[in-house]
Amino acid sequence: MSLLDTLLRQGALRPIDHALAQSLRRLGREQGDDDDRVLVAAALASSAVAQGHAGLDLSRPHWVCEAAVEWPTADEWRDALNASRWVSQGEADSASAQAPLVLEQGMLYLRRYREYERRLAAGLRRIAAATPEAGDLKPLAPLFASLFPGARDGDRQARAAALALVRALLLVTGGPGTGKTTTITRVLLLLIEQAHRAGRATPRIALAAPTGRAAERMAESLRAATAQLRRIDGVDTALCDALPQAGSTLHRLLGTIPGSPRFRHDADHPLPFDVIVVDEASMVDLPLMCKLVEAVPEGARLILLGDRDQLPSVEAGDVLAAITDAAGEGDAFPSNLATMLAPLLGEVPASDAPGTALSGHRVQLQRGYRQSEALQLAPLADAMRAGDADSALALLHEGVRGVTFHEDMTDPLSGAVRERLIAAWRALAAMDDPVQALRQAQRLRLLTALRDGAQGAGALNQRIEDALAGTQRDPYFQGRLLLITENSYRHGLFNGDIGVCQHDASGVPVAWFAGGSEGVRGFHPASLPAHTGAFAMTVHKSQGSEFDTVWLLLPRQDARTLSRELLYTGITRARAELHLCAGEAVLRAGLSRHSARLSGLGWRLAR
Ligand SMILES: Nc1ncnc2c1ncn2[C@@H]1O[C@H](COP(=O)(O)OP(=O)(O)OP(=O)(O)O)[C@@H](O)[C@H]1O
Repeated sequence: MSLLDTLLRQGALRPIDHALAQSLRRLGREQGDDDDRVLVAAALASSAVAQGHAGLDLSRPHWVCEAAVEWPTADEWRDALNASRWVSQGEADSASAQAPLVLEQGMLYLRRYREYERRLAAGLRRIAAATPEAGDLKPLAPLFASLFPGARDGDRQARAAALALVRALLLVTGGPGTGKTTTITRVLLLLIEQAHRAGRATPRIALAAPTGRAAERMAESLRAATAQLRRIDGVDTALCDALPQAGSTLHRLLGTIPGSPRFRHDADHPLPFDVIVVDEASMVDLPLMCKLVEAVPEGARLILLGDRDQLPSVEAGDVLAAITDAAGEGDAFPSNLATMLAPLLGEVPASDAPGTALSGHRVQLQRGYRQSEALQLAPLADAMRAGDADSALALLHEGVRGVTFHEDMTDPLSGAVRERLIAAWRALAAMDDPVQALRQAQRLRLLTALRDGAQGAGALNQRIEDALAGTQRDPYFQGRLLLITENSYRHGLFNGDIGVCQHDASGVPVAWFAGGSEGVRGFHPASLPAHTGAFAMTVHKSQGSEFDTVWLLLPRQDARTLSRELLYTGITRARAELHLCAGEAVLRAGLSRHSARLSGLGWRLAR
């Protein structure tokens, strides 16, 4: 039996991956171009994309498919692929437009994804190479010093801000609460002042994030940071008035075209902005980042904010990780840059070691500022991010303020904890004000590593809803939390948005979501885009959100989706209280695994 048929029989391929291979087999049979190895590689390249990789690494097929089969060696695979007309070699910048597959640097890509990668790398290089008109920085020094009093003492926020004045592409990375939004608010103020001093108009600024919730959180943080700025001596309040107050989703910014994967804004119709700031960049996948970068007009700035240690995007990606790797740690500036920024920063470490096109375009913020009396998460988050299971377990056993380790607890919905959780959710049913109910909804969330199975978000949600409203319940009972699972521009509702159901005076159910001029928007449940319950949700879906109390449940047994990035993302959703339900063995297994994604973006940017 052929390897392709064996994989199909073992259930290791999705029907769509198999269908791709079958159509290549059918089309190539007459010319003898139907080598089983080529067909299998094509199916795996398609499957790889569905798993978040940009393509198939010929030396690591097991990353994409765990079937117990003997894989061809990378050399055997390469020879077979080289002989097939379905495969073009990617050395030329734009590989032969006919072949559906591209082999490049040991990776086999579906053509479309290889093109996204190539175009994204080219777009980032284009923006990075542009030199914005910075003018003389000395006149900005007094305002800069008011905004960043620690600028001459190595403050990284100040370094990021200074870089933003002279760079068109800037990456500001850092964990939760390291001041990314605070810093960018100040950067925007400086850019406005810089433009005014040079006699230019106030720059047109766009704020965007991959999900509606993340865009809202970004705008909220920006408004809070603006309020702080107004209290700083030496800051002109007219400048603060010019700061943007609202954010949008990336899809809305780029302008979706119904029924098309394209956007209204692209390289030919660039975005009408001078500064584009994107938060939660780790959630942006390869196709979307490519389209965003191409829509950035000549001479505009692109500022990406994110935490590279969080889970990568669900779709093909790990784009932020590849870009930050190519940009390096950013601890030292090239010496010409260090000299240029000296009026603002004083002396900064300089190094002229050879770098990449993105060297000197990144600052990693390190100090956490979000003070919580109740929760001291940083050491645990650091250990998990580094995959250091011994330290993480030692901290959990010793006790960390605000963190409770429920060792070996596999079902928080049974026993003593059950009533505590249910009571908090029951409170939602007693609320008539949707604003208050949505606020209450942010207080507590049960997060899971898995979606399916007894410990998955789906089954737990069912049990919570049974407990709250009975098994014969009204599907939209008072106080039910809803999670939107697809983007709908018609509704202005996006994947990850959370709503709450309430019944109006005549008993008609209304699903309320944050947003709109009134602060909330009501929809009839029957008109909603795809949705599910939201008392329990996966860590993946919780990205970009935070809750006062998080219960994080790991599965009884190790699972492939468990990784240090998932654990780090899950625990850092907690603002005041974290409960971790896990066994030691599963925790260790999870922390030993990276949710790394295979991509060629790193080498494309490093060239
Ligand atoms: N240099 C600073 N000095 C004092 N407080 C700061 C400083 N920078 C940020 N903060 C405070 O830390 C908190 C978190 O800041 P901010 O929201 O900017 O962080 P962030 O990195 O954007 O967080 P998130 O993970 O939510 O994206 C805010 O309350 C802010 O006022």
